[in-house]
Amino acid sequence: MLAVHFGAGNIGRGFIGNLLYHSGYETCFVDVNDEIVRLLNEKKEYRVVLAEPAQEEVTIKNVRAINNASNPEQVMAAIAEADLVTTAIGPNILPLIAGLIADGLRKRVEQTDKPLNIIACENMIGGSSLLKEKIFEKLTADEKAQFEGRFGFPDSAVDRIVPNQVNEDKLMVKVEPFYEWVVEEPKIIGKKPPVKGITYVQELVPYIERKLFTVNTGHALAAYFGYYFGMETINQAMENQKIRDLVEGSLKESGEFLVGKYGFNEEEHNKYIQKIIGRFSNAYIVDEVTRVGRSPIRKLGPNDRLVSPARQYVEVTGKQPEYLLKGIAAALLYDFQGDGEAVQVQTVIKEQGVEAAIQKFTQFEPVSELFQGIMEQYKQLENK
Ligand SMILES: NC(=O)c1ccc[n+]([C@@H]2O[C@H](COP(=O)([O-])OP(=O)(O)OC[C@H]3O[C@@H](n4cnc5c(N)ncnc54)[C@H](O)[C@@H]3O)[C@@H](O)[C@H]2O)c1
Ligand SMILES: O=P(O)(O)OC[C@@H](O)[C@@H](O)[C@H](O)[C@H](O)CO
Repeated sequence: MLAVHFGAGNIGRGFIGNLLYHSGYETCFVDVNDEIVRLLNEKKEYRVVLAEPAQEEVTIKNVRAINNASNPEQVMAAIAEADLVTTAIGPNILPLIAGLIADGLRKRVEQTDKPLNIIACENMIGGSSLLKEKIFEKLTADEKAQFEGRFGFPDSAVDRIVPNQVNEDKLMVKVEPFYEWVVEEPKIIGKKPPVKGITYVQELVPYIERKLFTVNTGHALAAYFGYYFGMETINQAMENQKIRDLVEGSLKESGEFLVGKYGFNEEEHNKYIQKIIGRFSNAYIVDEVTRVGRSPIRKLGPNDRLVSPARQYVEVTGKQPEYLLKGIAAALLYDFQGDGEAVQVQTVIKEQGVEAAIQKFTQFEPVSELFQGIMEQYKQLENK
């Protein structure tokens, strides 16, 4: 079985590639990082080390790689033969690879009528659906009709903390022991991909909202407040009681709406929160606040981990959130110069004012109580 995986980065090598290997797939990574592509082709294997006291290590074999910037034809040929296509490249990059995947699928229909599933493993609601939309924008009406029944785009939720890697061995990846990969079954076309470790579910939205609005909401508060208080890593941030309280406060709020909206068992959900807080505090992982806080414009978006739970908290409970708004305010203050989106947010604030930035990035209107609440929290943090 052949899997073509876009993005040979932290989650690609550390999580998806790992499960694919243990399920009997040959994995062909596709990436624009020439060094990683060259090393994967040279070594044909890499190590994954668990961030835990025993530091258990596994070797992932049966891998190769293609640079899609220099060899798009080879990527198309691989897609034409693949049994599964997956991505972990970042939500903002999905539209950029849609044309190449469309070309690969065109080549495939010339060769075979075998169905294929394409699963985006990104931190967002509806990642595979977005990829499908972007691919279908490139197709003719006839191609759309032909592709519709043959290629599946099930949405998915992936969870495993994989920090930026600073190992001498450039291919090695250190990962936390925990992992979860949930895929929506009804949108699979043909047989379910036999990946050991995927949990197939009938309805994905509760799972992705629970993951994104717990793991990633709490993570974002740890990152933005960690940065605000001058800390370098998530672990350091979690050792600070003030930040821990802020993270826990935000997760109580998002938990209240998640339990109310989906009927999750409250006790189970509290255990889920505590487990996640334990994962953030893993002393065997060095995870910089600037990785977890990366791309603040994406994270301040209306459907992402800060704004969506704040809005849904009001809808479900009728109350105003406090900690989620503090998180949004801290994200607006995130001014790390090494992050293009942080620089853009700061430019809008400087040139047009914070009100304009809130409206532009969160899409809350100035008349809303949530908008006013963010303003209040922002002023408090600004005048620390
Ligand atoms: N790291 C984690 O803890 C984690 C966990 C769950 C989900 N995710 C999600 O997985 C995705 C990837 O995150 P990551 O942490 O692995 O990032 P990463 O930066 O380590 O990896 C992304 C890879 O994509 C490659 N890439 C960028 N543009 C490309 C293009 N146009 N064509 C081909 N390859 C391209 C990069 O070279 C890089 O190797 C994101 O959506 C992230 O939210 C990450
Ligand atoms: O990948 P992002 O930028 O959406 O979010 C940063 C982290 O919160 C994220 O990568 C987590 O480590 C991951 O989602 C854990 O499953």
